[in-house]
Amino acid sequence: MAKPISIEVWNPSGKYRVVSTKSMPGTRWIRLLADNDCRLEICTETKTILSVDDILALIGDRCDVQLTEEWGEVLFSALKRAGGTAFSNMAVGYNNVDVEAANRNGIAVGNTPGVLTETTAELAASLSLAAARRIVEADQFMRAGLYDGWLPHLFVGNLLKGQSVGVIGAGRIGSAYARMMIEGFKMNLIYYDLYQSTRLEKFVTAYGQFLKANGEQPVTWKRAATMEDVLREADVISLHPVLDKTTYHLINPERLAIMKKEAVLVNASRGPVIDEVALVEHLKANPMFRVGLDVFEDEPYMKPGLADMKNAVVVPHIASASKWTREGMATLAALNVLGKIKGYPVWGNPNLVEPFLKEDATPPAACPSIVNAKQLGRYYYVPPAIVKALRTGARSIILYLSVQDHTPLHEV
Ligand SMILES: NC(=O)C1=CN([C@@H]2O[C@H](COP(=O)(O)OP(=O)(O)OC[C@H]3O[C@@H](n4cnc5c(N)ncnc54)[C@H](O)[C@@H]3O)[C@@H](O)[C@H]2O)C=CC1
Ligand SMILES: O=C(O)C(=O)CO
Repeated sequence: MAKPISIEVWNPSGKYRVVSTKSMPGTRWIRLLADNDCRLEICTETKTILSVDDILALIGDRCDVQLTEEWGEVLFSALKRAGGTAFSNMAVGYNNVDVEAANRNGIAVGNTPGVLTETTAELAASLSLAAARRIVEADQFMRAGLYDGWLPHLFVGNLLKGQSVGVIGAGRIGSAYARMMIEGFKMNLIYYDLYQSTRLEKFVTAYGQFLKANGEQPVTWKRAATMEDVLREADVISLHPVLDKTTYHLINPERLAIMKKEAVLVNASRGPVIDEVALVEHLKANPMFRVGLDVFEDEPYMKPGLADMKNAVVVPHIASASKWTREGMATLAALNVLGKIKGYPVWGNPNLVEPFLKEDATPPAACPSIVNAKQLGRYYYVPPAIVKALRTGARSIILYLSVQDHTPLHEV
């Protein structure tokens, strides 16, 4: 039997036992669970990453639902044995979750899209600027008392205006990042994604027309046929794909070799998207090549040598770390599991989650985002106004919801 884990308990007499492996920001998520007959147990262990045994001890022999951490067959089957039916990641990415194992055990898997997009894109933009303009190096130089007057060559970096920004993975975050770099710095876009991002293309076209009408050089966009085209052409490249078999070590020695010698590479997706050993070698050989990294291949560790590289800006996976986003993530994770306990349907559009976030309002009776809803045969929540419109034959509303926002077709 695993050793006991220290916990803090809310609403001890609650009917449903909900376990959170981490303390999450804000208090609304706690209130929402406690006010809905849940006994909430929050792990208060000081270690950052819990082991499988720690989590098994937390689940115990009766647990209705679980929030966050690395999950596979051992944990999902233990949760099922304890009577659990739902798990929610406090994250939009769920590469840490074996969804097949969850399906086998009939456990709903929640995630928290819709609140991270801008916050994560802003951090990617910050890393782009910090790397391009050598801000961390210059800050360290200043604090070390080395500054003794303005010099023409001191920390010369890259101008972004008019250069090209490359985005690999132009989904929610990649597109938001692209817009920031295009609108903010008037960069031209080249992107690679498995799917066309017409919304992003339309945005760049319209912004280009606006600039032209104002006598400025218009910005342009290009959808690249291959990832290599982006790597060869772009001055700043930001990686925003999901992590899966197709994107593991997407940046490898061969691909690093075709990038410009003075390019800036940013990664705020997942560490293993870059072969980090190869990256360290590339940084050593190309001092003008710079990177901004929020995520690492062996998180929380860095590959040997990376910490010594002056041409690398490194931060500890803080891309989603704004108060609004983190509190929103906690709320959505809690509502995913609460919705499953209550037998609610799944929200029709996981990208439009504002109704769940209104501080003083009762949230909709739905799970905000369950990634394996279809596999588990869950049905979708469709707002009453849309149901009414569908009944009167308005097919275009189905198309709007399913195509525009890449959500599954709604079952009404
Ligand atoms: N550093 C951090 O704190 C955060 C990291 N993330 C990471 O960012 C990822 C992306 O998040 P979203 O933009 O919300 O997801 P998304 O699903 O909207 O976008 C991902 C995009 O990657 C594309 N893609 C998939 N495979 C590809 C491939 N082989 N080549 C090129 N493109 C490919 C998809 O078509 C999609 O457009 C998450 O899965 C997560 O891992 C997300 C939030 C915060
Ligand atoms: O949401 C995610 O995927 C994260 O990485 C959280 O920061």
